[in-house]
Amino acid sequence: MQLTFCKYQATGNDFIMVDNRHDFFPKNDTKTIERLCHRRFGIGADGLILLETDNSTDFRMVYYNADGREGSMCGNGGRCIVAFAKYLGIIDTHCSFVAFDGVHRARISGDVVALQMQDVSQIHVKPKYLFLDTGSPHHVQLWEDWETLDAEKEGKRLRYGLYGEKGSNINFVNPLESGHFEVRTYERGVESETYSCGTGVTAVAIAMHELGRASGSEAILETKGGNLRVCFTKEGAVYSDIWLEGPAEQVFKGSVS
Ligand SMILES: N[C@@H](CCC[C@H](N)C(=O)O)C(=O)O
Repeated sequence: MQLTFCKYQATGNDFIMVDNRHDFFPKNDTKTIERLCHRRFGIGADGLILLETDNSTDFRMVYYNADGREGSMCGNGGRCIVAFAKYLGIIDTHCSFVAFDGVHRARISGDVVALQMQDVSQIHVKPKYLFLDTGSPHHVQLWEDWETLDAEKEGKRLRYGLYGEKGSNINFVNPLESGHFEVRTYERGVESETYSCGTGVTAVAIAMHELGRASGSEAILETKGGNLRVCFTKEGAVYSDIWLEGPAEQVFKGSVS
């Protein structure tokens, strides 16, 4: 059986996209998903995303990390699946879909996708870092010596040393000016630094606002793969109306026999 795949990237975070509306994909086959994501023996990607039918929204998103195991919410992947849904003719310019952490709204204009993220109300502020969940768990830490940062080494150390087997994504932040930051992310389940992480930059934007480094209601996050914009409303202790915006593009369409 031939399976048709598309490959999308969103600021360098790349995903294999599968139209699984007929439910043919081997969802429980961890080894197959891991191999498809392998950058030498497979197509290569940070994750694999299934687009499936849903009774109450335009579609369902099922996300798998590169390790082949089902993951939590993927912000950049969420932006890519909206572009994929548009390509398949399922949606036009606006949509809603259900994912690991609930229903998301999104809009697409050209290759720019804006994705509404879930509200955030629990932010753990520690002496050297913050921890919050934006659909996936994120450690956010300001890093002084930016030029010598080994994000892979430091990220792995914290991911396993502080968060154990369950893990967390690890984000390092270099403030450029108020509301403008450089971000590097070590991603759980990819077990490597990725070019960007959507739930990660969302966590950074909120964490920096909590620290008073982003005075307005939006932030620009510079990642290895490009710039992302996060805007939000804060009322009391709750961050709501959170939107993650940036490019998402199809880079390949093919089949694997
Ligand atoms: N790159 C994703 C994050 C995907 C989930 C993460 N790897 C995890 O397991 O928590 C994003 O753009 O949010």
